[in-house]
Amino acid sequence: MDTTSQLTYCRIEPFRGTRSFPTGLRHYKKKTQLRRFPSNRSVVVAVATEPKPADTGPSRTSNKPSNRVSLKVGNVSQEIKRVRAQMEENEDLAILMRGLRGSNLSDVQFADNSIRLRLVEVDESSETLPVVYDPAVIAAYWGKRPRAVATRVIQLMSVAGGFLSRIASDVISKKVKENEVARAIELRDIVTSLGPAYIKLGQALSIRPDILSPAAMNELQKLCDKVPSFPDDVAMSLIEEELGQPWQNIYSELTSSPIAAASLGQVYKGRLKETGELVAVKVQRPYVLETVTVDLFIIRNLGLLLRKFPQQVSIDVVGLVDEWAARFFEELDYINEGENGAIFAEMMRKDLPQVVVPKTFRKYTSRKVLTTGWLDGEKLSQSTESDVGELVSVGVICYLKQLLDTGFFHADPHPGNLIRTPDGKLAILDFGLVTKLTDDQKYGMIEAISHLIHRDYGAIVKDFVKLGFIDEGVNLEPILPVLAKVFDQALEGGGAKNFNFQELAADLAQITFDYPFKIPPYFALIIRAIGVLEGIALVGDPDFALVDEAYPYIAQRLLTDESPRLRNALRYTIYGKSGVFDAERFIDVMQAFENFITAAKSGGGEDMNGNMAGLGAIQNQTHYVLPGFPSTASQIDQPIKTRAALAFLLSDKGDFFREFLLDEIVKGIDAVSREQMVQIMAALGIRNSVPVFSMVTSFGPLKPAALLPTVTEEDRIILNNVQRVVEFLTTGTSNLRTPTQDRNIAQIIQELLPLLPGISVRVLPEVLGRLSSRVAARLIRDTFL
Ligand SMILES: Nc1ncnc2c1ncn2[C@@H]1O[C@H](COP(=O)(O)OP(=O)(O)OP(=O)(O)O)[C@@H](O)[C@H]1O
Repeated sequence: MDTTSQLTYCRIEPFRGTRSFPTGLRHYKKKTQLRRFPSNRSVVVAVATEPKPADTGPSRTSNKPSNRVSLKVGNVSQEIKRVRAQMEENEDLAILMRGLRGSNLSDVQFADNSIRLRLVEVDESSETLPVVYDPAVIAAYWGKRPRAVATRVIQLMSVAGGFLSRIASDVISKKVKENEVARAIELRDIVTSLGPAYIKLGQALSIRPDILSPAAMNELQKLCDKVPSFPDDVAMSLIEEELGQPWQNIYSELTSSPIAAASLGQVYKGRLKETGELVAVKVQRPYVLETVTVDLFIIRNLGLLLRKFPQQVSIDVVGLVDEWAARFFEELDYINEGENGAIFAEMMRKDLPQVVVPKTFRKYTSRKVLTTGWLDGEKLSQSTESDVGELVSVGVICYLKQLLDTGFFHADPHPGNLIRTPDGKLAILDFGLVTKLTDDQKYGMIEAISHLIHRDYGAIVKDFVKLGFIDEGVNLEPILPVLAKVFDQALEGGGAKNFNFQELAADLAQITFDYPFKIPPYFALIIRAIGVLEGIALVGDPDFALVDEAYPYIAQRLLTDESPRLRNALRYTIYGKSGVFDAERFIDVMQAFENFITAAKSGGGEDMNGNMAGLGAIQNQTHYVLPGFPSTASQIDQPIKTRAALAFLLSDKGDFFREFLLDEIVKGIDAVSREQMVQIMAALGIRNSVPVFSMVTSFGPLKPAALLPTVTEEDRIILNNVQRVVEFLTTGTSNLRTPTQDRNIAQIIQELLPLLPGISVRVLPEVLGRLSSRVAARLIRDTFL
């Protein structure tokens, strides 16, 4: 039989021993691959052929001796020449041969020094695998290939069998927790040996505090994603196949070997022929999709089986697999990754110019090849430059912005993806995984923070339902006291803005084991992102408190977002459940906002007490540009000496917040006028004297003892509030808990009004109106009723 004429497709597959080639793996067209298993003795080079005629029945691996060629490793080139001579017209075989000639051949140290080549046939009736995760299609695909599945199951069992039996014995002896770390270390080794897909799965598990303990997570986070590279020839062929022309037509230079090999792809450094720009060219490992779907199929079926034992196994494996796989499929699409990077760059460009993202060259990007601008730099975690702390702050703001503002979240924030560029910027790489947060999630988180500030745990539990931590319909009563305890602990020692996020996250994760409470995947990513940044920062600064960085940004969000939900959250932050103005909160928010502006400055913050022109200059220097913030002196009513907090109140953006203060000032002036009236009357010795209120005599007989408007406790609180806020705004006094007693309130307010032209214009008529009506009303009530 002349097999040569039948050859159309080819591929190289690892093979254990000398068993037959898995049937399911011979349907990949126009692909080549050379991989190895650690314990392999040989590989099979499988060359797919045209489909067999229909009457020959379902295709089977052809084991006919005539279809096999043995190659001696020591004599490969000669053997290849011979096979090539036989099949020189076959383009795919040429690709195969390039793969064979690559460096991998010497990597494959087979004890018997032999490679077997076998010709197999293509079953054209088989469906192709989906490009978007679809468990049903995958099940249908692999359901038709039971032998391939069985082969993989046997392999998985042989690698993982011991591990699973130890887990089972842990479950039986109730030592799951005790042995968790040891098992995690084992799992890490197994996962590494099983290849890229499992490494990714392990990475995904490593950020799930609701599934693993912190110690186990820690072990899995050490998962090395540096897997061996695949042959450069295969990569070059893939570039050609994906981009439709030889790489030499696109890149004037390309490194001969990859500069980085990661779990899913390997990266070459090159130069674009068209523009001369330096680029990074990421080429995907061949057959990742094919390899991983068989595993997904197996694990998912196992999960379906486990669902039948809910008492014994509480983890929803199917749910986890589906959630992870959907994202994994996204990550395999480099077009998507390139687009994500471009969107992210655009979002940061406006507000955070210190964050840089490699430019995507769409023209030279496909599902499996990604061309982006080359970024020089060193890992932020390894940098010894003095600005690392500052860049961590930029990173914190950047991630908070994603979380609470853009909702477009870089979901792979491991240390390798955060780079310090030589010009002191923070570069973020790898946008294969992006989580999109809904407005409900973004606003829900800010609302939860404002509830947290007031320790309103009843509201927080409801927030958790909205945020997906607790399912709708769950009885909240048993969870409430547990959450209250966790938050009380977290808030100990200095209030909401000092709580330790990581500890809180760990405590929340603990609750998941005992209550119907879960950590939603997006929140697991947030914990991970924050953990990475905190880890980097703590190396340089052991006193680093992440929340100190976060609170100013949150204050800024609260103050500047005009959506009704955030407006309500801001109102709640200042007034709480009781509806009483809380001067301390007001000052806290303003102070945090001022810290935000200061921290956002790329230089020092010395000019914060400077004039408005200085403030404009500050805005120009900052790496965070506040939308709507006055940026030049001319945009502000008058050039006055002021502070950032006050400047914000004067800006358009400060309108809403200004109203809170205005309200309090009105009440304050009202109280002052009455206090002054009391003082004046006391000084005149005319207390209880009729002439003072002669204008109301016509209302009837007087009750002299009740004539004077009393300064109530509430008035005193209002006066104190106004005094403290005004002090803060005008002097920046930080010792806010001890308001100055020796200053005359009226004097302070008089000083304040010219500083707030917007307020004075608006407030005076209102104040006057309210004063007269209130005083009159009280007089009438107290005197005549
Ligand atoms: N634009 C670039 N400029 C410079 N180096 C780059 C660039 N893109 C990627 N690299 C290098 O290649 C490495 C791997 O890239 P990347 O993280 O995108 O790959 P990956 O396959 O998605 O990896 P992971 O396993 O982390 O998901 C990076 O850590 C970095 O060292």
